[in-house]
Amino acid sequence: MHEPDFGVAGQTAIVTGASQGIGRAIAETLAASGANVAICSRSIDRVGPVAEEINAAEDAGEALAVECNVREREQVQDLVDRTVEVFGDIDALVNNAGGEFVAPFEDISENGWNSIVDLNLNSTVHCTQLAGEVMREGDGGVIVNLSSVNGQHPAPNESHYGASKAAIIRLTETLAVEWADDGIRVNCVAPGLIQTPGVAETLGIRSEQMPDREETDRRIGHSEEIADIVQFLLSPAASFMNGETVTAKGVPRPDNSFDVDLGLE
Ligand SMILES: CCC/C=C/C(=O)SCCNC(=O)CCNC(=O)[C@H](O)C(C)(C)COP(=O)([O-])OP(=O)([O-])OC[C@H]1O[C@@H](n2cnc3c(N)ncnc32)[C@H](O)[C@@H]1OP(=O)([O-])[O-]
Ligand SMILES: NC(=O)C1=CN([C@@H]2O[C@H](COP(=O)(O)OP(=O)(O)OC[C@H]3O[C@@H](n4cnc5c(N)ncnc54)[C@H](OP(=O)(O)O)[C@@H]3O)[C@@H](O)[C@H]2O)C=CC1
Repeated sequence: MHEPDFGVAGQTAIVTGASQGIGRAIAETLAASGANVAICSRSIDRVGPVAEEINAAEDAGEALAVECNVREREQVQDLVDRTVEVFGDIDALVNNAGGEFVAPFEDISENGWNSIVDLNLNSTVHCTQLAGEVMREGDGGVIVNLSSVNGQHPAPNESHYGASKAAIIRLTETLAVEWADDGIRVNCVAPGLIQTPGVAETLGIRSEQMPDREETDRRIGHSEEIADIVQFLLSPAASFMNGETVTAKGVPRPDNSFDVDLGLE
């Protein structure tokens, strides 16, 4: 009888932007399943405690926290080098760090546009090229990129974010073809709205407003629901998936409203 293998035990995974939100949930989920995780954020004071929590857990993989602004290529090189130094190899990369501000297209300055493209798209390029070099010289690996439903469908006031997240989908598809012979799978996750500290900050959604995960539809999602999909894509169970984008958005209302009051006009 065939038993599916959703495991990641023994893998070494880099997860960017793991001090909070989706990235933190991904790091905790992978570590709880026995993976070693190298996690980063712009502040060791924010990402360090996440690693401490993982390292204090029994039967979990180990965590290495690194202060790294993924917009800075030399800092990404340091993240990659330290990961190899501590864990010996890199099997998986999760390009999670990202963000946005909400503004009409005509009000976005050149610097504002560049900051979002840099944070979402160029940082993914830095991490993928530098960690990918280790994977390609070794036994291959698996890469998961975080796009967004806003990279698949238009959302007003998110032109910079949507363009950068759409580009991530095409980058995923292209690398899946280019690096297939190197034994590297590259896939993407496109979440709908997920309650995270970042979303609370930008949209004002508080965690106490959140419906339970058990409620099936017409709600905002939880970070763990994205982490579960990332683990699947990293696992042997997804061995025949390459270049795909998995959308996770529950069942939206026809008018795109949610079961919580977002406090938006
Ligand atoms: C369905 C999915 C929805 C959710 C998706 C998510 O991703 S949730 C994740 C949620 N989490 C997050 O989004 C994370 C929170 N945000 C951040 O990480 C950062 O603030 C940043 C990446 C937005 C900018 O980083 P930085 O270090 O480059 O910042 P900087 O201060 O140097 O500004 C650079 C330029 O941007 C301009 N500008 C900035 N804000 C606004 C604005 N509101 N309006 C107009 N413009 C704005 C600013 O004026 C400047 O241009 P200027 O004046 O020189 O021409
Ligand atoms: N939440 C949502 O509704 C959705 C989110 N997404 C995507 O999922 C990803 C995570 O989002 P979410 O968890 O909501 O975001 P949060 O803002 O809650 O968390 C972002 C994380 O990224 C880190 N980070 C931000 N900038 C950098 C940087 N330059 N270098 C390194 N780390 C950085 C932050 O750490 P620190 O501040 O300590 O540096 C933090 O750990 C993003 O790519 C986002 O676009 C996609 C669709 C929907």
